[in-house]
Amino acid sequence: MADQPPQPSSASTDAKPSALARFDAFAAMLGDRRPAVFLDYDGTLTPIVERPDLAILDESVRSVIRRLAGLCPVAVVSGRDLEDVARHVGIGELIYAGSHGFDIRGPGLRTQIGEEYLGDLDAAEAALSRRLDGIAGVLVERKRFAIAVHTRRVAAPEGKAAVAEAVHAVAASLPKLRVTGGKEIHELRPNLPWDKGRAVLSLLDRLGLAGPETLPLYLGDDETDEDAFRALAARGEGRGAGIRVMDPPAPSAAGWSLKDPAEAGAFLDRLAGWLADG
Ligand SMILES: O=P(O)(O)OC[C@H]1O[C@H](O[C@H]2O[C@H](CO)[C@@H](O)[C@H](O)[C@H]2O)[C@H](O)[C@@H](O)[C@@H]1O
Repeated sequence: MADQPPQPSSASTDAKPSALARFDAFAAMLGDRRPAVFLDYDGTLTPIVERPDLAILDESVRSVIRRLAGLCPVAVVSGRDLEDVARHVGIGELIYAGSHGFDIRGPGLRTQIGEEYLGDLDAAEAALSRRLDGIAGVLVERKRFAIAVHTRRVAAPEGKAAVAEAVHAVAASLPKLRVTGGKEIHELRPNLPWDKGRAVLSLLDRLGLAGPETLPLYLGDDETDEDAFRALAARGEGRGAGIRVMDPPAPSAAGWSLKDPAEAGAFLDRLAGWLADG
C-alpha cells in the first residue's frame, strides 16, 4: 500500500510524524511544489548549549544549507540579533530575519520593524543591569530589537525566580515592551503585533512565494517558533508545513517533528538530495 501523507495535527501532545523517518510521505505531501525553507537557529540547527556564543554551526550543516539554497529559497529566522545569526550561519546570500523577525535583510530586502521602540529597549537594558546585579550566572544579551535574559546558569529556584521577577518588574515599568519566553530565557521585545509567523508570511509575499506552487516549510524548536507554525497552519490545509524539533513530544502547532538538530541536518540533506534528483 502507498505510504499516505499524514494529516497535520493541531496543537496537541500527539506524536507528530517524523519528517525524516517518514520522508517518503513528506515528499509525497510536497508533490510537485517547490519548498521555501525557513530555519530557526538555536536548538534547530545547533544543539542548545550553556552560552549563546558556544552554539557553533557544524560545517556539514552549513554545507547542506548552502546546497539547499541553490535549489530553493532559504531563510534563517532567529531570535538572535541579525548580525549575530548571520555571522554564525556564515552564508552570505541567504535571507536572515533577526530579533524574532523584527530585523530582516537579504538580497533586495531590508526591513526593520519597531525602530521607535529602541529607546524603551535601551531603558530596559539599563534597568535590567541594575536589577540583576549580584545574581550569579545571569546573562543579558542585547539584540537590536529584543533583550534576552538567560537563566541557564542561574541557581534554581531562588535565583531563577529573582530573575523572572526583575524582568517582569522592568516590563511593567515600560508598557511599550512585552515579555516572551523560551528555553531558560526571558525576552523583552516591542509590544507590537509582530513575530516570527508574521515575518514568514511577509517574506512569502515579498518574495513572490505566497502562491500554491510554493510550500513553505518551517523548522523550529521553541515557543517563539510556534508563532510560525500557527501562521503556516492558518494558511489552510496543505499550504505550509511546520516541523518541530523536539524530544520528547510536546504540544505544538507543527504537523511534523524531528528529534534533534542532528535529525534536522539529516532531513535538510535528504530534502536537498530529493530536490536535486528532480
Ligand atoms: O530563534 P532562535 O534562533 O532559536 O533563538 C532563540 C534564542 O536562542 C539563543 O538562546 C538559546 O540558545 C542558547 C545557546 O544554545 C541557550 O544557552 C539558551 O538557553 C537558549 O534560550 C539566543 O541566545 C537568544 O538570543 C535567542 O532568542
